[in-house]
Amino acid sequence: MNEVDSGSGTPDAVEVAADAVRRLTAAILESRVRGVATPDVSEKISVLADRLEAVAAHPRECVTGKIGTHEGALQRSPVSGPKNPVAIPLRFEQCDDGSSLAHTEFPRQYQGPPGLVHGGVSGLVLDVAMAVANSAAGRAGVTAEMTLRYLRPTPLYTEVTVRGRHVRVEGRKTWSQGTLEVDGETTVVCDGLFITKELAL
Ligand SMILES: CCCCC/C=C\C/C=C\C/C=C\C/C=C\CCCC(=O)SCCNC(=O)CCNC(=O)[C@H](O)C(C)(C)COP(=O)(O)OP(=O)(O)OC[C@H]1O[C@@H](n2cnc3c(N)ncnc32)[C@H](O)[C@@H]1OP(=O)(O)O
Repeated sequence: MNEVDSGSGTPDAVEVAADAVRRLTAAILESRVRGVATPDVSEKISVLADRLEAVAAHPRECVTGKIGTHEGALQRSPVSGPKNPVAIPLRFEQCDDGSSLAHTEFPRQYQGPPGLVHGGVSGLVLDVAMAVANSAAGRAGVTAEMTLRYLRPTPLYTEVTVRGRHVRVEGRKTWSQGTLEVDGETTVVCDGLFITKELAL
């Protein structure tokens, strides 16, 4: 089993900052924080945001700028990216049979119904799990369709196993499947259709 390269091992300053922002995001959502989120704390956070924003590229430049490599894409991905504060982040492994595997706990910021993972977030995660498996099979492409079946609720702050595997191919089409599991029971199944396409990274 090989770890998919989504990080540098030792976190760099950006990864440390991204992790701090993640913790801040989860904490801000906690109702007990309201008492300490005084104007002083809020002001300090805003000052930091202003400082970084002043030197950051304009958003339009970011989205048209090249990522460079698949590893770069994984490091900035909203699912697996240690450099992306929005990411959980998931660390995928590639199993000997070509499937992708990750273990995680979803924190508060991914909540849908009270105490449960938002269904759209499950879809996001499974899209990437399937993409990682497709990529390992030399079938990188874009998602054309996803069908999600929510069989059981997926709780927050509980170990979730994420799997992706490619099922069959036909020309440019790749059919794949992803699952979330909790305590050995499948909570979400996703069937995806991907179309092979060269991605301009
Ligand atoms: C974070 C970024 C990562 C980037 C990846 C980097 C690295 C990879 C490494 C590791 C992997 C790890 C992470 C990857 C992470 C995330 C993956 C992100 C996945 C996405 O988030 S991706 C965004 C959402 N996705 C789109 O933004 C697609 C928009 N769309 C299009 O770009 C076109 O629409 C396209 C290309 C789909 C087709 O266009 P086209 O012109 O190339 O081809 P055409 O239309 O001829 O279709 C050819 C044959 O597919 C059939 N077909 C087409 N669409 C169909 C559908 N919906 N249902 C059923 N069949 C369909 C036709 O019916 C025909 O079939 P037939 O040959 O039998 O006639």
